[in-house]
Amino acid sequence: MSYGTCFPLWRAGAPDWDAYVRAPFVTALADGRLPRGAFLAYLAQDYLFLVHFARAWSLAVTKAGSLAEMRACSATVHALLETEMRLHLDLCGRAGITPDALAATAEAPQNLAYTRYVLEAGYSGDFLDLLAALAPCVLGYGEIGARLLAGPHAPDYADWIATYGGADYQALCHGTAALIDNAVESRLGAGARDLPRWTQLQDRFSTATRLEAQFWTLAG
Ligand SMILES: Cc1ncc(CN)c(N)n1
Repeated sequence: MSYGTCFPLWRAGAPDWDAYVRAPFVTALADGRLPRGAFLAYLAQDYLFLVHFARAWSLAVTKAGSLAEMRACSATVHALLETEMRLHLDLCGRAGITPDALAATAEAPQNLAYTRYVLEAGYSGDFLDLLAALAPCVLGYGEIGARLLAGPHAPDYADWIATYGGADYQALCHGTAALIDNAVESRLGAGARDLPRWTQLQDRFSTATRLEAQFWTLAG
């Protein structure tokens, strides 16, 4: 699965990309060997993660340079709050975990490190810094979801796979890739990848990818 023009280049330049999208957690999720407890522990952490990611995309609304960029970022905030978090609430609710219990979960260090890194990229950097730090999250799960949905997978975690591999999430990925491509070209021009600024953006993307790979380890 490929999204846009910048993403495949950043992806190829990120040393931890395979460790992220082909983590043992992902393989176990696909073949159903992942213990239910580990999945629920991950979901609780991921719920907190999504709260911070919705904040980070909200920050992107304020850093955007045009109405079109603001609309694209606010659509992602809406998708996080109203669609993706609903998956977590539904799956945890079926296991007897209430929204209050989810909100009261103590954040794991991997979660703190990743979410605060992305927020800091937005606070200290510009719109491109923030997008480069946000991209591995959106597009990595799109890639994982599409691959697992297209291949053989056990029924145990089919809802999760269908959410990230499904049409709505895939459309979000293509929209995010277009947002990134247009934002890079309008600010840096067609020769963006030859500029020193490109290296800084690659660095943001690579660090966020490393933190994504570490995120899978928080559920034991
Ligand atoms: C840690 C993580 N990364 C990415 C996604 C997909 N939005 C997620 N739910 N959680």
